[in-house]
Amino acid sequence: MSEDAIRLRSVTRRYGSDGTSVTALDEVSIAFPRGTFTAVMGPSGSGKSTLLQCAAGLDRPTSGSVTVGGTELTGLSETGLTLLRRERIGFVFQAFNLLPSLTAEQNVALPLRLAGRRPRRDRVREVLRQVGLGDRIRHRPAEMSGGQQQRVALARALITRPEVLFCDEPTGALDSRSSREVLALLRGMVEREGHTVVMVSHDPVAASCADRVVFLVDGRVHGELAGASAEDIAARMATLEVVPC
Ligand SMILES: Nc1ncnc2c1ncn2[C@@H]1O[C@H](COP(=O)(O)OP(=O)(O)OP(=O)(O)O)[C@@H](O)[C@H]1O
Repeated sequence: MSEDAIRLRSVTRRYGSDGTSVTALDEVSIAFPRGTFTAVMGPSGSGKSTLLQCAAGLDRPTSGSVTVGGTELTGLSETGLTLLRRERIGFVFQAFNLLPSLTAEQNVALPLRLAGRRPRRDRVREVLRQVGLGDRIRHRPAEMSGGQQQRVALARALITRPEVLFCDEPTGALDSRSSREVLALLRGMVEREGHTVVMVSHDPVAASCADRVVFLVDGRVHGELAGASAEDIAARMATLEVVPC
């Protein structure tokens, strides 16, 4: 089995036609090794979300190659991509995207139901316990705080035992205490369970929970930091966000 959970080789993603074309990713090559936590940072419009979408099989690169655990995505049909996303990849977004009429337990079981699998109640409860919500299984989203809802979303992403968990601004809608709780859970999943996490964030404190931070500028990788403090990350970001006069 490949040591890299995800590998991008010379990935370019262009939007629009010739006259108005935007190059969101420009020949990006990067690997996300198994069992590691990577944060992706960069100025607004630098291509972070596009990178995440291409790596997760939500979007197709204009050219280049993306492999998930050795499976080449560019050759997959739409159905093949849908199955791969459903069975091998987990997603957590800034908006929790829970179904309001379902309980925590039902929301977490949903990906298995959509895949035609019968959810085992003890497994659903185990994952909810892992995110600290063992006592909230029958609560609906409106009866939970933002941090609790995001933890339900995390449990929902983990129920299929994905090879990689992609998080796009997972703490963007949370207060600092709830953010810390969600980040501690992500960190714990990497350390204790060997999960692979790739997280886009604007927040240097969130990024400092990762093993390494990859910086993007104008669709290209612009260096990385390993084991950096929030202060170091903020200082690097400040140099990238300087707008020429
Ligand atoms: N569907 C699209 N059509 C056209 N251009 C797009 C599309 N999606 C993204 N872009 C452009 O591609 C570039 C990269 O966008 P992307 O959303 O990946 O950046 P980002 O770093 O995630 O930005 P932000 O931090 O503001 O969310 C931007 O110039 C953006 O305007």
